[in-house]
Amino acid sequence: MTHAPHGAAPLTFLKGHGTENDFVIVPDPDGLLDLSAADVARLCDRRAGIGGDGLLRVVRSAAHPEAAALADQAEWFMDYRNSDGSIAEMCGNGVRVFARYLQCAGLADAGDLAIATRAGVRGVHIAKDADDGTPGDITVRMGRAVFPDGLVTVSVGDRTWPAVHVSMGNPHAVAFVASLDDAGDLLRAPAVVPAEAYPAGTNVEFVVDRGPRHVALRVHERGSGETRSCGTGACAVMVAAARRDGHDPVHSGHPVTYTVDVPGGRLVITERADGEIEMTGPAVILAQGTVDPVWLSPGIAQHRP
Ligand SMILES: N[C@@H](CCC[C@H](N)C(=O)O)C(=O)O
Repeated sequence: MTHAPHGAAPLTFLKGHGTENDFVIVPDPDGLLDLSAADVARLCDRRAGIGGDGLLRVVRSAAHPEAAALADQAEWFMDYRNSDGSIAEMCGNGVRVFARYLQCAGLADAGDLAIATRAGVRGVHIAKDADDGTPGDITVRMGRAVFPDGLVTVSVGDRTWPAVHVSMGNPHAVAFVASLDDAGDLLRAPAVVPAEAYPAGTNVEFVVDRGPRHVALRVHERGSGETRSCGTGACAVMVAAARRDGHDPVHSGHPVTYTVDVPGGRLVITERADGEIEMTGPAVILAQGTVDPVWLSPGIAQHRP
């Protein structure tokens, strides 16, 4: 039964994941919701809430102050939040799940579309469903990787590894290790030195080789803890592995493709000769429902129509 104080409407949500990086999806086309960090953390709580590694608010770009300038390039803006309520610039798995939501809601068709994010506009391609109805994979043009200057190290317990500093719009520290078990339980964020390299914190990836142009990772995400996948992290790992292996498509003129296994599945990532990184993987919407407004902060209810 739904209680509705002050006539507040229940909050509609959906649940989805991409390689088991899972999200609470909140459609808010006209940008009417005031979602505080505490609201997001409550919705993402796995025991007292819906549960998710993050939250995707679906807002028309024209209705969001951070995206209004992009409205002529992308109708929809992905307002991404980590599960602790913090804001991040970009979420690679989130973009695929966001696109799948638009498709399921009849707001986009299979084929090409553009989605605005805090890291800029991302081109997306939704492949057609297979004959047996399996949803087609989704490819996202993730932009170019940036390698900020300076050496960084990552430590877990008394072990320390050199790491590659990569920006995919959001920050990453990529450490090549002998075994994914070396990362320990990842309950706490690994120590990264120097801290000044990442003034807003960082995501940390631990990587092992599986074969030629095939790696596997575990990740500790800033603001979410260990997750079963991280799309931007997989791209950061791919470019770090490619450089280590002597591949630089911008210089050679030859694209290179890596398979990146994550605990929740597999992503295929290509760095093109123009430096653009393309990530392909699955995206699933699995449930929808409403949240009792009694449980929401007054801030959400107040801003609803
Ligand atoms: N899971 C995401 C990354 C989400 C943001 C990250 N935690 C950050 O704070 O930068 C992905 O798939 O890229």
